[in-house]
Amino acid sequence: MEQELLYPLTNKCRFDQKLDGLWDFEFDRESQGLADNWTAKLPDPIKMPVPASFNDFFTDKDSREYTGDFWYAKRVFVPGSLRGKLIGLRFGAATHRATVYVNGQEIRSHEGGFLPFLADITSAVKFDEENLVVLEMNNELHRDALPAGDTAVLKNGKKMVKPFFDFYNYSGLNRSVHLVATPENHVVDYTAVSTLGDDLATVHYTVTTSQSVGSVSVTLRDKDDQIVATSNGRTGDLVVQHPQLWNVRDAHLYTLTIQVTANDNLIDEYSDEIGIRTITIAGHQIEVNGQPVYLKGFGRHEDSIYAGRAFDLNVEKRDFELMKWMGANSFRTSHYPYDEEVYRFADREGFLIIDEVPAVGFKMAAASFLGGLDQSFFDGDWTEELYKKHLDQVTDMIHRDKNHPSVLAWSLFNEPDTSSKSAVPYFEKMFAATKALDPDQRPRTFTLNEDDTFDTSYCKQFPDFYLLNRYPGWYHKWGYEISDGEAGLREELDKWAASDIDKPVVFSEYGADTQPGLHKLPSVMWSEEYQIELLQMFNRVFDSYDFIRGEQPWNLADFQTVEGNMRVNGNKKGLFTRDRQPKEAAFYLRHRWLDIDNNF
Ligand SMILES: CCCN1C[C@@H](O)[C@H](O)[C@@H](C(=O)O)C1
Repeated sequence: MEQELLYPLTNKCRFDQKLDGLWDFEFDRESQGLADNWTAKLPDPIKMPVPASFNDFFTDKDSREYTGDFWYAKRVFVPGSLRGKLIGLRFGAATHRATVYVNGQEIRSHEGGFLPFLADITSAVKFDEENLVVLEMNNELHRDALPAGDTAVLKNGKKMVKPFFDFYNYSGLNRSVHLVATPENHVVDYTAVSTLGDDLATVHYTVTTSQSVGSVSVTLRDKDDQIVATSNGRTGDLVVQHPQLWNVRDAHLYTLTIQVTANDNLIDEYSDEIGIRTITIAGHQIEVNGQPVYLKGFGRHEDSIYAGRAFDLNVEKRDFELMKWMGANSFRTSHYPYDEEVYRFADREGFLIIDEVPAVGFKMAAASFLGGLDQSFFDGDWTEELYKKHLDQVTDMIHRDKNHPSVLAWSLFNEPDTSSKSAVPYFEKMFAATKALDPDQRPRTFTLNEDDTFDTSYCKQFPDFYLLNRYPGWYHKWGYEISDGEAGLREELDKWAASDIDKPVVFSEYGADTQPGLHKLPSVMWSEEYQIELLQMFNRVFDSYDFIRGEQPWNLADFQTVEGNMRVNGNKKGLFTRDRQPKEAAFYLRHRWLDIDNNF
């Protein structure tokens, strides 16, 4: 669990320099790098872009599919002007695990390929010199790690991942690395939680500093840089008269500035943009500022051509333009926390985010989908170690993202095996352990898979609202049989309707693989016509039940997966192609969504 996850910035007190660009890179096929002193020098490196997944740059399959240890290295100049400050390297994501060395000194390790971590290198750094930064990394999958999978050893001795999930195991330094410097006495963390009054709002804040000395003052400024509230102390209330509330697709942000002073000297300053809003679940309604919202959006992936799972500002900009064009207002960070810039986009654009940890593949049936076993996942002897990592990553996700107004809810699992009673103790522990992590107490949920229905799931008691992944028309009752698929879906939803459950239901996955340009009259599966017919079927169903409060088809765009006889160079369920051009269904769904008010 990380102590420091604040987003880096440069100001009078702080220094932040992105280390994007070409790093030295080398596969360590024999896992001998440490023994052979690679912490001092990579023997025969190539150049590798950062941020980027290494996989798709290569032209040979052994390199693209490489599984095991690999190393990065870069010489980093640290200016003498930073003397007296804490010097750190902040990694946006190192997938899936890394150990950091500076000038040959081991600094720290980190497990979890989708969340940031800070390496304090103060003790190892040389000022006004180049410093050798080296990372030893590994991208193997294991059942006791997130995301879940296996790593096989082929007869030729090469390793190969067997994901229990349907996205490619893109690996590397997928997000930016920052050289950062902060004062020894600095802001470590803050929280800001809003409550609304009659034409006023109260932002209750807390500030954590690395040292107890020094005074803290907090200022809130509006978009015109006018001070609207101030307060002193490491905890307090900022009372805002006539607040401009953050709303869905009508975002208003304020700048919160924290200053630490001692003897009238400014010691540290940290600023961030926050939104004043509340999130509540009221019966079967999801409410923002007490107003019902209807979620229109997507399951997504951080995925694009060339750099794999790397965060790419250009792709993110295009994706938001596409989602706004569609009339969308939300998305799920399927199936892992995304780069921090994504949440800042959503804060500015007024999108709601269901923030998901990579607790994906916790289901042997998913493995059997890719050749695994058929036992219940939570009966495995790996669950104790898995739980520790799972809780660690939920904790860091909430710690990192808790101050974003765009974050609506936390998804603690994607499609876990809840149709076995052995899941219940694990869920009881996880939901109890995470209840108090979010100062804003946002709803917590997880997605229910096809096999985890109203009748078969033993874990319906846990989520604050339900996310249903349902695939009639594709994985079963497909093609001309889709009418039976609709009937089966309605039968299940009739049971939800007849039950005493009064919580919102959001459809978080449904869709059809579609080859762009494939047309057939009448339709066949994989044709653009069929993708529309399938969406029309689901929309008929959604419009029949008032407790369905959101629709997020799978997926915004086509994305890369492992090879398989069910994948045509990746997953093609996108409403847009992988290079972000619309399929026919995008125009159909846009027409529907532009007619549905965000507060419907
Ligand atoms: C059947 C598993 C549910 N869902 C998970 C998602 O990650 C996959 O990409 C999607 C699909 O198979 O298209 C299905």
